[in-house]
Amino acid sequence: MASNSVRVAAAQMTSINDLAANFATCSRLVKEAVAAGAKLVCFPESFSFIAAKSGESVKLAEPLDGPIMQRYCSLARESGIWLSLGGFQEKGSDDAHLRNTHVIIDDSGNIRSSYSKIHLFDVDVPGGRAYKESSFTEPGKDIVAVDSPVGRLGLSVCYDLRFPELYQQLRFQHEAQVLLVPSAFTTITGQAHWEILLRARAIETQCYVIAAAQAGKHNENRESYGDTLIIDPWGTVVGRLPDRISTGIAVADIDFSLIDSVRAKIPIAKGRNDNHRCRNSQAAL
Ligand SMILES: O=C(O)CNC(=O)[C@H](CS)NC(=O)CCC(=O)C(=O)O
Repeated sequence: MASNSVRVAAAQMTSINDLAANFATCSRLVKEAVAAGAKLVCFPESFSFIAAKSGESVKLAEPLDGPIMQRYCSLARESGIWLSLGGFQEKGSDDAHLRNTHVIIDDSGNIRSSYSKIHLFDVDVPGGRAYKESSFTEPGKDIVAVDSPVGRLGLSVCYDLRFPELYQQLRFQHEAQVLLVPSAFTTITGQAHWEILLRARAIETQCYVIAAAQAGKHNENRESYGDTLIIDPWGTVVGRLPDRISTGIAVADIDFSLIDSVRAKIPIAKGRNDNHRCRNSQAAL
């Protein structure tokens, strides 16, 4: 490992409607990540629970200082590793709604930051079923980035991936170096779009992208496209867990000098400013 780099892990799992079983899986994967030398391990959307029946998630939603998140804070502290927990069912402002919240916990077990999913999955999947996440979920309003030992993290969740302006803001306004995209993509849309969208976000922001994925069959009606990816700022896939591996971790090194050199050689931050000048000078003519 180069001196200017630090190791991260991304977990793939098949969460079910059993909090204890999912916590046991997460604990096991955290141990693997620690053994591999990772400073941060990223878990997918709905790591702690995936409902089998409608209404189950809202009923079990808790505030971030509730017992479910407390257990994960203890896990981080006892293991001495940072956690990215993508897509926790956080209690909303009324009993009918939750927030789909991505939580960052440091290696002392403190919640450092949280981001609630802005773009909700109200989609009629071609050849699949229809989803209406907004029927039980309140959208977030704030864009969130936070410093960590593996660089400045830009937070997002799953369907946010299809809205590139969020990632542009994370890079150019919030100075993110590593974009996190915890997900539970559908099999149909995942096969068609997942890797392409993730690599595009990495290339156009010159950030690392870490996308932990749910994989396989959660229950009778629900299946996810597992293909956990870690992508470098040049767009190269540097870590992967293919769909057929239901549970495990992918590991890669975040190389800060690569971020700097890609950004220096292809200066798109400067290009954006030049563009503005160009438009302004035309307007002045
Ligand atoms: O409801 C839960 O338990 C957790 N939430 C999800 O799984 C969400 C909303 S239903 N799924 C997505 O955003 C899939 C996006 C996707 O597949 C795409 O953009 O193509």
